[in-house]
Amino acid sequence: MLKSNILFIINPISGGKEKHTIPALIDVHLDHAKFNANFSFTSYMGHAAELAEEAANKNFDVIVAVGGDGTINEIASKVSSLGKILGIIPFGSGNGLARALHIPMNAIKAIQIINQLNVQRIDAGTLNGKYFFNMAGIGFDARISAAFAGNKTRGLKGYITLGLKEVKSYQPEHYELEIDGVKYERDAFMLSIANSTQYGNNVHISPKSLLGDGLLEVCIVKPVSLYKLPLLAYEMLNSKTHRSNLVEIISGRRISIIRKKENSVHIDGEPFFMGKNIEIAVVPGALKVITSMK
Ligand SMILES: Nc1ncnc2c1ncn2[C@@H]1O[C@H](COP(=O)(O)OP(=O)(O)OP(=O)(O)O)[C@@H](O)[C@H]1O
Repeated sequence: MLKSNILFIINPISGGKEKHTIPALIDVHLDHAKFNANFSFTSYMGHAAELAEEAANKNFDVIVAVGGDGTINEIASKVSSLGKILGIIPFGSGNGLARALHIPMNAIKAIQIINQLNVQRIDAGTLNGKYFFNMAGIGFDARISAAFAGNKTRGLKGYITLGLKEVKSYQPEHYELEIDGVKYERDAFMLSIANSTQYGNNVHISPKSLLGDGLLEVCIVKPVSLYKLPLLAYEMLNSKTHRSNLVEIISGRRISIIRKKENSVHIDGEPFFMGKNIEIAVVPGALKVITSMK
């Protein structure tokens, strides 16, 4: 059998977890009859994309993100356009896409999934031309992602501490939306554009989303008073938001959003500053990714 060349791109800061021993762990558990392995560590934001592009243009067939959704986004954006295969060893703070793909959070089990080389195609989305694979958002979640980027505490604890601090001062905004030709006007706490069901950490904003259905879900979280936030949190943690009075969910392929002022957006949890007009589209089957056999 011809071996596949596989590159593991390791983000040393993601999830706030130490990763020096990861190459040795992978060496022990990887199926060396199937793969020739190489390893790279990222040194700065954007480095994973550079390393992935270089590897895809050489003779690497599989490129594995060892990190969270931000690392996956950088690598998957290159891998999908260059027709290669993405693998994931989850080491992020939220690990939204890995959880949606049922990839185990345990590194050894995730390596065993890579050994099976079961490849599935999933959709991507684009937001003003940038790819996302898990979730993009505008409003409160974009505010959190911008604050989290400069935060020292990563992991779930980092998100919760920040969320509680920021929610007290956050004001809902007014949005004009067009989803597959139908116009809507809404005041919202946030607009989350879902390819998968969850942000990460099993916080499910869009329980009915499917990664390969050719659709995105626009999740409009209504302006919520502070005393209703525990209910919203309960509904998200128990996959009930599709039946909630606090969230409206509309599926679509092409989505335009106009907001009152330029501000942050997030793309797979990474913040970007953008203008008032946001154009979103689904790219069906854009990414080949290794998943667990299901
Ligand atoms: N050596 C480095 N030093 C600082 N930042 C880095 C380095 N390598 C990569 N990065 C950046 O780290 C950021 C966070 O990575 P990632 O999103 O994978 O982890 P996370 O935010 O902890 O997890 P999640 O997205 O699952 O919540 C990304 O924006 C990435 O570009």
